[in-house]
Amino acid sequence: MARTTLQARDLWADIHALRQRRPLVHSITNVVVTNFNANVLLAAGASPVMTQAHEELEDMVAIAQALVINIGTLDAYAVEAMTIALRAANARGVPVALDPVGAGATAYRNRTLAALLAAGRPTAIRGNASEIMSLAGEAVATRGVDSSAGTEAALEPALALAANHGAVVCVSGAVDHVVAPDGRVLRLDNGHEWMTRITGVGCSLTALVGAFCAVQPDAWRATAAATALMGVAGEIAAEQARALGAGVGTMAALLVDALQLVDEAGFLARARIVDD
Ligand SMILES: Nc1ncnc2c1ncn2[C@@H]1O[C@H](COP(=O)(O)OP(=O)(O)OP(=O)(O)O)[C@@H](O)[C@H]1O
Ligand SMILES: Cc1ncsc1CCO
Ligand SMILES: [Mg+2]
Repeated sequence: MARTTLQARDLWADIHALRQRRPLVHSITNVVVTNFNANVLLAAGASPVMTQAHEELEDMVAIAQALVINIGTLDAYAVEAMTIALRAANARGVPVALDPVGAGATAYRNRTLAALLAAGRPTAIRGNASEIMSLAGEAVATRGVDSSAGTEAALEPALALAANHGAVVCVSGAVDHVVAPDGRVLRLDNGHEWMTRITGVGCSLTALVGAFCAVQPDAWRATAAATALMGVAGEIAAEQARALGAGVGTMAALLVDALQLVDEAGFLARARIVDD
């Protein structure tokens, strides 16, 4: 397994670049998380636009610096939109982040993911452990949209998935694993269990992966930066919510605050890259 050479200060440089460059991130995402994802992208420094109208997809991809495809709430129109946008992004060299929400839960999701991966190539795929294991062809039952497995169990399937599709794969969970097609692995030990009690934090992480791919050409490093930022912000938000005697509703707002306000010293003090 390749050793990591990434340091927290490299990831901070990418966070700084995102805030400076404000890339336009086009998302075709689910109806549950659309507003939250847009706020997360804005807070982190990106400029979000959400659309799936077939008539404007080619034009929107042409002006975007990244595309995010999230299969959380599917229907035939949305699937066609994802396919058109994925092909357009690949043709233009626009990076694509894919969120395989609920992979393994239903045959329709599995079919749709197989068709998307046949139609084009995502730059990065981010899912929870059971979604990534399912996408890699493991027999695993995803319970709705929540994971039924730990991230360590998904490491080998993630490496195979990354190699097969030439995409970076991020498996999120208690310890996040970011793997590259060439076998590089980065483990990030940030975050808080309460992040799983707010809908769309994983989807928002995928949106951030897209945003970071717009400013950092090494998709593995970009995905690591997104993952570290979300983990650090989640930790800050959980601590602040608990200090207020509040719960996960308040934490959702504090998470958006932390994505906006975390500074270099705060990030470097918290980011935990775990070496093999
Ligand atoms: N047990 C945990 N402890 C700490 N952080 C966690 C834990 N579980 C998840 N996280 C963090 O929560 C974020 C979302 O990851 P998760 O795996 O829950 O996504 P998901 O299941 O796809 O979520 P959703 O589908 O609701 O968007 C990541 O930043 C991850 O690091
Ligand atoms: C709850 C839920 N259902 C479909 S998508 C989604 C958002 C989290 O993945
Ligand atoms: Mg998810």
